[in-house]
Amino acid sequence: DLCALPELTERAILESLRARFRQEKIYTYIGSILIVINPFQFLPIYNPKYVKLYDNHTLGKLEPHIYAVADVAYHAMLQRRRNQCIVISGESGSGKTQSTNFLIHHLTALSQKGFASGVEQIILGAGPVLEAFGNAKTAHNNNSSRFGKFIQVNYQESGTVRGAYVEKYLLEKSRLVYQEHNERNYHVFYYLLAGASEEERNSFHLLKPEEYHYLNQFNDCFTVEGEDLKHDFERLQLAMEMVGFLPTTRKQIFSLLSAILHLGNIRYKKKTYRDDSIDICNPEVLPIVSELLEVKEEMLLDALTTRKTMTVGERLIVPYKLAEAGTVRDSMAKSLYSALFDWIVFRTNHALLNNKDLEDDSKILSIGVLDIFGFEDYESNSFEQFCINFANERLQHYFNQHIFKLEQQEEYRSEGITWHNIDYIDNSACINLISKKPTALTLLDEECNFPQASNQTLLDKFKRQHEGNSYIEFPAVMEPAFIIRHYAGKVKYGVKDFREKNTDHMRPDIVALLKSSKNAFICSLMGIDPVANLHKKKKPPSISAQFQASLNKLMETLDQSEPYFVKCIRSNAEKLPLRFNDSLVLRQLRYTGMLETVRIRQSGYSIKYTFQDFVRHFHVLMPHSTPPTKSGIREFFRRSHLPPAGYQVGHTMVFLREAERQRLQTLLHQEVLRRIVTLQRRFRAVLERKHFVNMRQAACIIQAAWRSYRERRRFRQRRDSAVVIQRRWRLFCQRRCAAAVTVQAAWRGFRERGRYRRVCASVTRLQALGRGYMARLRFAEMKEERKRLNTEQNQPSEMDVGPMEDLLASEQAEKEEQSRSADETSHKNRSKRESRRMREL
Ligand SMILES: Nc1ncnc2c1ncn2[C@@H]1O[C@H](COP(=O)(O)OP(=O)(O)OP(=O)(O)O)[C@@H](O)[C@H]1O
Repeated sequence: DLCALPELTERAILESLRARFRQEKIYTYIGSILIVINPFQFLPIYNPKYVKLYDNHTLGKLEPHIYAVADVAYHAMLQRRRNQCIVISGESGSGKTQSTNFLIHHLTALSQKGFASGVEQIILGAGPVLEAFGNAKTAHNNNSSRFGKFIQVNYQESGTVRGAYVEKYLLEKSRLVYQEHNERNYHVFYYLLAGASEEERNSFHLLKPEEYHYLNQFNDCFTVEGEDLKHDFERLQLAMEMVGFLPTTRKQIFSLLSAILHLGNIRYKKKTYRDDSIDICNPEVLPIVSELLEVKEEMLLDALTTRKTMTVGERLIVPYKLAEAGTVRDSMAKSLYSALFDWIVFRTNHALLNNKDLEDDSKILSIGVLDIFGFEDYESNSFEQFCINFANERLQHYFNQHIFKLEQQEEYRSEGITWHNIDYIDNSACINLISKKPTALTLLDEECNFPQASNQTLLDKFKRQHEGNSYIEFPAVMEPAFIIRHYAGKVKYGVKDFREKNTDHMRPDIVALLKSSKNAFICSLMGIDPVANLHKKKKPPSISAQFQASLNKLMETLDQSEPYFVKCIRSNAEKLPLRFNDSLVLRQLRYTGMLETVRIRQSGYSIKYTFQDFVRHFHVLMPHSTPPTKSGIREFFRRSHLPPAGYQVGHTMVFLREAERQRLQTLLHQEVLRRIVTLQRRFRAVLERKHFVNMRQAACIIQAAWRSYRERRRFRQRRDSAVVIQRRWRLFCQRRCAAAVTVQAAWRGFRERGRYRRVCASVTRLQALGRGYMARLRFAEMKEERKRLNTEQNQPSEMDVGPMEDLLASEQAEKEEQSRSADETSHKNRSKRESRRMREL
């Protein structure tokens, strides 16, 4: 922080900046103001690691960085619920656009926190699209923004990006038709011509850059060192896709660009030597342009060669003079290009609006980033430089108002604060010269309305009106120019074309021609151009008036926001990497009033609070119920050991220096953190206790469940084994029973069999006895019979009786044998049956 320098001189500031630059430290603070010295070499300090590093820190805690500014603005917006703006200023090539890109990147990254909603993508895509169409190589900067822009990133109260809005200021139209030596037209033409496919080349009738009048006027600058146009064209297409340009739209845009280039190739000649009427030298270009614009060729020819005017009830067609026709052609090309640029901004804004949340009416907060063209002083300066430098004057005034705050000194007195005035360059007089009636711009508008006016009459008017004004001078030699003493130095403006450029609107017959196009895209372009839309009879406001109006609107927006300033400084004129040119840097430090800025930041009280606000803001650091009174606040300061020079307590307000505010802010931050930690600790303890109780309860439940399960299992096991034992016992008993029965059965069987056998034997003996007796009886009978027969028939011999007795005996033995075997068989069967029955039992 340069405010901490022990010795405060221009040299000390320069040396400190140089020493830091040598260490590749390109960022330096003056309080909350950030100085950036363009290194012309990319340093590895913009990667995601740095995005994370600079998240939520107070300014000055870490090494100065552009991310820190974005971060502080973001958190201030969320904390204080107020819109913020970051004003980037510096001369051409000092690094404003680059810083804007870094800021926008960081602002979207802060919001995302891992959830890219899509609108961030559109915001990031919008940058390269606008750069391709609005940036060009100049002698001072290979990527110079030829328009100013104010990008407002809108956030929800939660801090997520909700949408964005881009306001553009004054595109340098003249560049389209003419560029100085070593300068180029807008990037997009070169991208298209290098990157288009063969098919696109044919359908857009593309030629080489050298073959277009609008690109080849010096024939010396078609490419830039280190540039890859084909790759740039691919990048552009990708960015256009991100912003939502469909392939058909992209085609229409490229076709229009080709039409503009071909239009520039149209050349005129006088029809005859005496006649004033004109003809087109190369009529073969007309069908190409008419095909690309989809307008009738005859209408195009008419619009390029004749003027239609209305006199009292009569429509006159007057041919253009040779010199006029070239201007008409260029004017048509410029109008088409600026309408295209307006349309692109319009469509980008439409995409950025993020329509899906429109109905939700929650509060919207915003951070605006202003990247406006830097102060310009070229060899020949014209209307564009006049407007650009005027815008820079107003921005410097805004800076002065915030940093030096004239009224603040009055406030110091009324509040009884001890104060020594610090001088600074007040540029209000210069602004008044240019914008307050009846001054430069109004005179210019007057002269534009006056048909007989010329550059000389305009200059004469300036001289008459501002005789004696120290902010305007006129060259000693009779030169059609005037010199303005700007805050950044004197700039000489040539008045040539001032009037024409100030009324450079789209001509009505060109509007009519383009509106007749069969291409809806070309017709819609006419709808975007505010001037083309105006009723023809009503005179459109001049370019300077429009520019003033948009600047006033910008200032209003800035006035309603809390500003942060980023001061870009060019390190060397040659765009060499890490080269520090003392005199160039010193010149910029001088005209931007850096020394005074450091001084006032060091000695002035840039921060003020009412007693109520102060107590409300810092109540966390104060004892409970500290009253919002002088004595209460003094007591607080006494106890917080702040250096007495860093603050003063007035009658109704507290005044602080930036360093002391930061110190208090750091203390506040630490205290809040401490309290957060205490709260977190308590809360975590409660949570942990709750968690513990839950765990303990859960453990008891689990234990109970486990034990009951275990006991049930044990019981079931015991019960099961008892059942098994019982079953076995029963089986054993059954088996024992069965064995007893078997034994019994066997015994009984045995016994019965014995008994039976004995009975059988007795019966058999009885039978044998019976049968023997019977047989003997029968034998005796038979013997008797035979005897009788023999007696009757002559004596029967003894020999015959013998065989009869044998026969009877053998018969008897056989019968006995048979009965015994029958007995045995039946006995066997019976015993078998018995034993089977026993087994069954
Ligand atoms: N922080 C940076 N780191 C590295 N290079 C840078 C940085 N800032 C700027 N540059 C380089 O300087 C060049 C010019 O920067 P830039 O276009 O941002 O300037 P500018 O102030 O916007 O100029 P103009 O007013 O003409 O648009 C860039 O193209 C880039 O090469």
